[in-house]
Amino acid sequence: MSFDRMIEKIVEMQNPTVAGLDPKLAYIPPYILEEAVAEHGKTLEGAAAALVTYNKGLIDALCDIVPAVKPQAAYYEMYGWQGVRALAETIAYAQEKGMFVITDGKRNDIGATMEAYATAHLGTTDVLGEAVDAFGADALTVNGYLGTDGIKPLLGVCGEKDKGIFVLVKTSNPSSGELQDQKLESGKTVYEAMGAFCETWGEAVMGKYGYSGVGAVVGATYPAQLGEMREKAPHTFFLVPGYGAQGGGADDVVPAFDKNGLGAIINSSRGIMCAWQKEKCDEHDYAQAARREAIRMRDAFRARIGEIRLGE
Ligand SMILES: O=C(O)c1cc(=O)[nH]c(=O)n1[C@@H]1O[C@H](COP(=O)(O)O)[C@@H](O)[C@H]1O
Repeated sequence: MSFDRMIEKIVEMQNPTVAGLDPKLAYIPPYILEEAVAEHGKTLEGAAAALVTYNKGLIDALCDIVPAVKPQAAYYEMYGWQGVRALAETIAYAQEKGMFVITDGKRNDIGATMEAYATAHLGTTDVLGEAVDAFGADALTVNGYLGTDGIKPLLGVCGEKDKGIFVLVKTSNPSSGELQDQKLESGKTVYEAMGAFCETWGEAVMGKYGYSGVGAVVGATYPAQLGEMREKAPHTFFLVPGYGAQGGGADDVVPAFDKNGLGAIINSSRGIMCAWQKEKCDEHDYAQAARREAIRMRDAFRARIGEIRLGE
């Protein structure tokens, strides 16, 4: 009913991080691209094949030290249905390797349509009486700005199928404050109000470690707001993007954690995926370069938050 499975993995690995899988062809080693083009040509099929090979290499290199991956749907949709199939294959492969999978779709819509999104990404699709998992991720990022009836269908699926959602609260991008920092009549900021909704929505899917299945996205680029929301939304687990490529550092994310070192999972996408380019290492070593960066990231948090323990 919550993020309990993800929390247990974080504690087991003593690593509160998630590797973003946002693959662009420019990040993929040439030898993988050449193989894919030799087989499929310069087609969407070829691009999708390269994505899958690249992702599987990363997952193999990370699965024993990083608890979760976060594929961002846009990087797959860009390659049409072939890319979307690559997303489904990536999710299945990561889960096979024991990783918790957060699909980053930032979905939102009215209730009935949100129900379809919930079914697609987290639930089970009914095909004329046959129950089939479509994407079957463990969690989904969503936008809560359509209000409670846009979130309710997700809560049902989260409860029934032990899944979670991360609601956009204070995003990492430079202009997030244009709307999210505005003050409402209540005196709260918009992001604060959204955080309060997360606490309320989460009551229906509370887990055993003090966190519900309704998490919040709060950017590493806003450390003060991370600390503020950690206090104001004590049952809401944070997905924290913006570390690394967007400028967030290890010190910036410390306020996101609770006294047990729980409460947040920090994402790095380009920082991990493109480590081989930054290191200028042999292209065949790309996955080990990602592992090295993931270890650096893990150790930076370990040095700051100490042992991560199960709360409550
Ligand atoms: O929901 C997200 O994951 C997200 C929210 C946000 O506020 N900022 C943000 O960067 N993200 C995603 O987190 C990832 C960040 O990627 P890197 O900047 O390469 O680490 C991308 O997949 C973004 O779409």
